[in-house]
Amino acid sequence: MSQVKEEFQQFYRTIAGSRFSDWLEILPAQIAAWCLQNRTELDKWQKLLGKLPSLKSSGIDLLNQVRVGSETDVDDYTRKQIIGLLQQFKPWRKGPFHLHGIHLDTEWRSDWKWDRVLPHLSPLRDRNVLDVGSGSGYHLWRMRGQGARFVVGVDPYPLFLMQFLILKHFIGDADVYQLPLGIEHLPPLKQFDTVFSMGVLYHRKSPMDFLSQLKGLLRKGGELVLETLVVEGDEQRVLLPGERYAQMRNVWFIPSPAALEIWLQKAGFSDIRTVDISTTSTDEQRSTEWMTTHSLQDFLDPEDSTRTIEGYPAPIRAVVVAQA
Ligand SMILES: Nc1ncnc2c1ncn2[C@@H]1O[C@H](C[S@+](CC[C@H]([NH3+])C(=O)[O-])CC(=O)[O-])[C@@H](O)[C@H]1O
Repeated sequence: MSQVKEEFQQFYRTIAGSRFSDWLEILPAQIAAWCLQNRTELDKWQKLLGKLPSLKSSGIDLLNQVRVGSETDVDDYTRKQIIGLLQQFKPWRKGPFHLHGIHLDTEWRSDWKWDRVLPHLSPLRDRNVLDVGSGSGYHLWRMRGQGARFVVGVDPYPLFLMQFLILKHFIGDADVYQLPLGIEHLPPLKQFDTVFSMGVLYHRKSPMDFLSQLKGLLRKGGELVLETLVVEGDEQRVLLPGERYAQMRNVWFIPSPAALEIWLQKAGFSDIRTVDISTTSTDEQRSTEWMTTHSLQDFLDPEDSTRTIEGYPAPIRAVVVAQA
């Protein structure tokens, strides 16, 4: 069986007999359909994944960064071989990762986002945690680094699953998973202790449905950690941009923090706290050798960095914590 399918089988075995076992009623059929739909790409990637060397690492740090081993674990030839394989999985957007002395410098400093979020979380130790829209899975490893017991990410984009599996190959941690699903494919499990969703709300056409779906995944009293684009203004202000926002298609609603809090209230959350508001800088999101196309700097008005090139307010992001 292919490595990707084996990973899914392992997930099914892990949740069978656990509080997540109801998920098995629909998940295997969804995953099978996804594998069929992406068969050609999967076959290609599978071959590349199979070429990753199995290495002994001199240590893993998921607490302060995502780092596996060090430069001295591998010879030059093997390092070049790994770099060559990693390059075939570009663009690398969310990271950074340090793999046996290779600095995989991604478009985003996702570690900076984590540093903004972490001080406001209920301790993750021994929690069952879900990250909706997990991208390459960077934050999944940081959640595990905080002692979460069981960590699941969902992201519908196939390349990001491959990037996650590359990291999993090197880290070798069995209790961290990523599934190729969108939020819309998840049943209301009502079991997770903490649900994260960072950078996804504005991609959803119906933000209220999205918030209700997130709530349906949490156990009673569980914690939602929502990070999203916001605009300045009072509770009546919500921006619905035209075709593009900072060159991104598929951007729907960007609320003010006050409006977002009201949405969360209406979706049935309590103890709602906006714990951080930060302007995204061109140091946090930029082109690198691992993501060589345009990045934030190219999406801002060259004359006025407080505006996007479409004339909207430049990206500001808020972190909101709430209880189900
Ligand atoms: N329906 C959906 N369901 C789940 N995920 C989705 C869906 N649609 C898109 N995505 C995924 O949501 C992620 C949004 S990026 C944030 C990554 C990380 N969380 C971060 O905070 O750095 C933010 C951005 O690039 O705008 C992507 O990985 C999509 O594939």
